[in-house]
Amino acid sequence: MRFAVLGAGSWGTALAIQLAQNNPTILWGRDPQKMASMAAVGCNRFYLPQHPFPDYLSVESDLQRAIDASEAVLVVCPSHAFGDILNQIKPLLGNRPVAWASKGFEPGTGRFLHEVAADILGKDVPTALITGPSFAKDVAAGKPTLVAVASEHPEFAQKVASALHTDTFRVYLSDDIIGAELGGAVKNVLALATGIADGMQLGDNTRAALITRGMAEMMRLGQALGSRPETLMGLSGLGDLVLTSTGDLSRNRRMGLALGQGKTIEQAKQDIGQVVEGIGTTDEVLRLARRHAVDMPITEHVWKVVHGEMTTEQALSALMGRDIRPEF
Ligand SMILES: NC(=O)C1=CN([C@@H]2O[C@H](COP(=O)(O)OP(=O)(O)OC[C@H]3O[C@@H](n4cnc5c(N)ncnc54)[C@H](OP(=O)(O)O)[C@@H]3O)[C@@H](O)[C@H]2O)C=CC1
Ligand SMILES: O=C(CO)COP(=O)(O)O
Repeated sequence: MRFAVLGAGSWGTALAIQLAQNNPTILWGRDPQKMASMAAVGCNRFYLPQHPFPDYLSVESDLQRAIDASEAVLVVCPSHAFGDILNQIKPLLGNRPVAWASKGFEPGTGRFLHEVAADILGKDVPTALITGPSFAKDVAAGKPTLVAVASEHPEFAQKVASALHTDTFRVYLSDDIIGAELGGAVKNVLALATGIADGMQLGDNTRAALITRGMAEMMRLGQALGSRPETLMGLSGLGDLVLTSTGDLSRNRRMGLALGQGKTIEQAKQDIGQVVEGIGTTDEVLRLARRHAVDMPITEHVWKVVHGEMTTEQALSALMGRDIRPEF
């Protein structure tokens, strides 16, 4: 299946490089100058400079042309732009199916991206999402990676999986869309938490505690929202949580490290220079937790730090000062 990948940041580029190993692939980006420069030098020098484009990868800045030349669309923009992009492509799609690999929620509403997609595209368009522990740089470098494709449309899910599958990239299938999206979003908030702790040099015990109790928060919210526990224990949840809480390629972890070292969010954003989904996702996870009366103390304290209501030291002492209670 021939994909148009919409979003020429690090993840869109890495997925386009991956797809182009099996099929001709088009990488669309919104900035014509950047796309022309990528075409001229044969790599994405802005986001993944070390990884040359394979022969079957072409770049495009005209949305209509990118979609016309494809059989399916893969959206890989930051979650805050997801609704906008779907509105733009809706009249251009024809009967093409749509996948996405963005992680997060619609800002301001706490709606999952699959809810946004169903609302904008309608229920008849086959959709699927790609998630799991997958740093763009490692995928582009061909390091062995396993992801999950979640969909209610088994035929399309199988086609997405086959289009991506190579001897270094393996895809598992799932029909638990809520679990897959929830895991990929909540882990970004928890990567901020573990990053903050590591930035404060709190040590390995603290990091392990945050991952484990963070996982408990994710499972509680998942139960309230109707996801399956095994999805959250799988690649989409625990897998991605371990990756981003411990791997220094994670932008969310790096943001946390900076906050733990006393830098401001603005300073850290500038240093990182790429999307840090966890900052906005913290608002939406907390919104969902409150709506469903789910206790998420780590998330709540990350929110307080991000919004300047507590210092990192105050958040630590509030979390450590909670009453004795059963573990489960
Ligand atoms: N990087 C990774 O390893 C992974 C990322 N993801 C997820 O993928 C999504 C994209 O992240 P990633 O590629 O890493 O982000 P980057 O920061 O690397 O790139 C963001 C890209 O999105 C583009 N963009 C920003 N706003 C808009 C908009 N309004 N309309 C169209 N394009 C827009 C930017 O364009 P411009 O350059 O013109 O500003 C840029 O090409 C996120 O949800 C992230 O969580 C998931 C798994 C792995
Ligand atoms: O989602 C990711 C890897 O699976 C990327 O994580 P960051 O957005 O924290 O870099």
